[in-house]
Amino acid sequence: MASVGVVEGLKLEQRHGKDRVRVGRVWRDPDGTHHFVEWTVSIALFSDCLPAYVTGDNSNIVATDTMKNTVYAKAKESTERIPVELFAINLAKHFTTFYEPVTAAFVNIVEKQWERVYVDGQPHRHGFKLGSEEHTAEVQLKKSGALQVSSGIRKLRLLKTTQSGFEGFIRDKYTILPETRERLLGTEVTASWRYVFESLQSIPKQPLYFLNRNADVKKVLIDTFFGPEKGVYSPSVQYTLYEMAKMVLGRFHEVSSVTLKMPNIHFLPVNLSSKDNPAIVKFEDDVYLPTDEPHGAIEASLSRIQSKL
Ligand SMILES: O=c1[nH]c(=O)c2[nH]c(=O)[nH]c2[nH]1
Repeated sequence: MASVGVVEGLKLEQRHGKDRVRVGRVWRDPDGTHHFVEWTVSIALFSDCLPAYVTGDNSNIVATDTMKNTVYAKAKESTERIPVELFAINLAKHFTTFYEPVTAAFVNIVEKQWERVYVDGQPHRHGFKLGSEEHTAEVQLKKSGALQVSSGIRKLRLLKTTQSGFEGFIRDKYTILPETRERLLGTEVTASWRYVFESLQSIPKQPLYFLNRNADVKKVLIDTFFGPEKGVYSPSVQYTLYEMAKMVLGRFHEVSSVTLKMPNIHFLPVNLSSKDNPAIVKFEDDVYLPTDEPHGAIEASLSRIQSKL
């Protein structure tokens, strides 16, 4: 997305903002329980500030340093625990209402997974450990009030040691991959899902709505990947990805589309032999060489088709 203008007979597309503003926030409940979040906030503002590009007149520019300060000011003003999506919406609302030249704001936030620790089986009041996944929120708000909100997860590593195969694909003179109904399937899911809310008024009023809904979506994604206790057979990453996305749309009516990136992270069978010993290690679905690259790159988006009636 960019602001577009015509200057000196040329088309100029532009935006400006502040990337990767890092902030941590603690909230303290009266009973001594603390909550902690760590966010990396990126902001882009769209405004009619062409003179800054063309003549050096900065009078319509919101300084990116001010954007950074606003993140800390709004974090301070958020006196109650707030989901990352609502924080992003509050920032976008501030930029689009406070500054006359700003026509739209785009706010992207990545939240680290600081999870409460348990000591002797009890949740600790102020102790947290860092998990590997990250939660994402993306908000686009126009001055008119038109809103788009998406949430997501990234770095969600999933692996199953059976109930996966890959058969029936095109074979030609360059194909060496054997067909199989027994393989290990590993991936790192990047998911994002768009909510149907299109105005500030349509955002659910429950303060922790997004926290709870995100946990629900994540559970559906994970449960569908693995299947029930006995598992579920995956004929390809593509099939499993589609099942996961379909399940999210089927379960949550307030989600209008889902995008999933699921690289096929290869664990290569290990076979070792020498002239004297033809089977030092003979692969029997047991010993693997983990790899990161190259990996299969599989991604798709699934959305509801809007009825024109
Ligand atoms: O699930 C898979 N999908 C593919 O498209 C593919 N390609 C490949 O080499 N292995 C796999 N596995």
